Amino acid sequence: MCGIMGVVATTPVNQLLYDGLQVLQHRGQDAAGIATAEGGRFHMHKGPGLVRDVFRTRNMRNLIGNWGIAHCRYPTAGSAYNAAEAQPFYVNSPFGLMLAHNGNLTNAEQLRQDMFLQDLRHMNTNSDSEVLLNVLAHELQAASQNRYQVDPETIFQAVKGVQRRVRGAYAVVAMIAGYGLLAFRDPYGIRPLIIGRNDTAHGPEYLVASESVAIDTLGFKVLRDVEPGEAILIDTQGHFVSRQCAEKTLHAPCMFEYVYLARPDSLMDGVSVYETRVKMGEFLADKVRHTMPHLDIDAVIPIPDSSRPAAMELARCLDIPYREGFVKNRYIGRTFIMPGQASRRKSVRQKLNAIAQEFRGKNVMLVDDSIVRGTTSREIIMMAREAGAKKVYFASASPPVRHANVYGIDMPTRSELIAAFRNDEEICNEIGADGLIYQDIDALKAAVRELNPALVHFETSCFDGHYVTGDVSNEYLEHVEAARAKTGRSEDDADSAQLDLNLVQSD
Ligand SMILES: O=P(O)(O)OC[C@H]1O[C@H](OP(=O)(O)OP(=O)(O)O)[C@H](O)[C@@H]1O
Ligand SMILES: NC(=O)CC[C@H](N)C(=O)O
Ligand SMILES: [Mg+2]
Repeated sequence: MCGIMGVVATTPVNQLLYDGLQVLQHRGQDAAGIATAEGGRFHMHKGPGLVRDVFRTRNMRNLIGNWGIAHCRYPTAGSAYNAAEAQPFYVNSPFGLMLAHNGNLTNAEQLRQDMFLQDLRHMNTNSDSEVLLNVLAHELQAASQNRYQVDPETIFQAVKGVQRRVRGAYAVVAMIAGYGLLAFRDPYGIRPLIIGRNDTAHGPEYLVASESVAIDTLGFKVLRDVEPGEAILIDTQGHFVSRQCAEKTLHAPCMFEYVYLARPDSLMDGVSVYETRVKMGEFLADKVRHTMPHLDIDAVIPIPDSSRPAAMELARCLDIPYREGFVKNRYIGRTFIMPGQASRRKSVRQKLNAIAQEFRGKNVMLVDDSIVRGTTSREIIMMAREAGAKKVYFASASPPVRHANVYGIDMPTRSELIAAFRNDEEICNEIGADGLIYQDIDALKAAVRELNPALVHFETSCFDGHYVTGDVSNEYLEHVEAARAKTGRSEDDADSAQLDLNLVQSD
């Protein structure tokens, strides 16, 4: 996943985009970029690192104009530390286009070939987002039939072309020079995208972002989610138009957004992410009650940050004290979205430290939102024991993660996933717990659906192996695994790149 944002305002947007990126930082810690426009010129600055490290005052000064887009990256395609893959991406023709993408295309390789052989387009990175931009450029070129002025009809036509050709997950913000902001979402609405509006004395301003938290904090009002398959256009004068561009849609938002990716204070598909996590806690408590009735637990302890709402509710429903047993170092980022297993493992220890008094002589139930590679759970259980816990039970607010994710979460190889080839008992042994309990998939779906019954389908492939877009075969998954092994984006490479980056940053 990544964080994306686009804005058309009545005053300069550089600070607004920077502040918004800070709020979306949890969606991507690898690279960041901002592009703005004024008087037919684009201005851009992007690079590897956290938002606060990428932008200096001198960069901000150059980002002039009242409209722009921004991106923070958590890579899924291409390589982790290639600065060239930071977004937004730019092509000069037709009109001049900038694009930022959240998601992952499942037919990027085919498209890359088509682009080269049929459309004679060169791509300079391994990023699927660059492919997506070039498809958009090609379709816009075709729809505009060499007219030098672009209008909404032509743009919608181009997005329809993109929807026809591109497979996978994509939430997109793009700038079209001479027109304004374009935003669209894939026909399944896998990755989130929401619109906000701010009425000023000089007219309305619009903001499109991955999560509503950006809209709230920047003083806009949430208007609505961008519909799956829908494209919206806001010209530089603030005129808003929208159109359904997909032939067929099936709303199936990514379940992992509710479980872990999104901030709890965000609203997605009309549902509070926080409330879904509380519900997950309630349903997990039901399962604990039924499957482990004789458990003797002194305290329920969350693994900060994401599991807190679920752990709190689980404790309340089981009538067991909820205690904070780990303190989080607020200066360490999210470990799951860090590339490289060694840096993730080290970061867990740097990030979380046990409060010994909360563990000494006690039976504890640790709660996390998910167990993916098992890095966090393994380390945390060891820490609880080192702190003197008698028994350590582990509960996961989501089911075992057994399958690769191909829609924008970096879980492409099954060999990395602790649950891929193990049953619950083996996983329990592997993480060193005295007991392990997982949420059921139906309970997880119910946790979100109870809050919005209109949400019938979900993208839950990492839990159940069902890929909503219908084009993900076993051959494709094996191909992705093999490509990952071959491109050398190995865990070790990512680790050393992380070190290099840190050295550069601390210079
Ligand atoms: O099994 P693993 O591979 O370790 O992945 C799962 C863990 O990673 C995430 O935490 P993270 O530290 O990324 O973020 P958080 O502070 O938002 O919980 C998630 O909340 C789990 O704790
Ligand atoms: N996680 C994402 O959404 C990443 C977007 C894009 N696939 C990239 O690798 O940069
Ligand atoms: Mg966590």
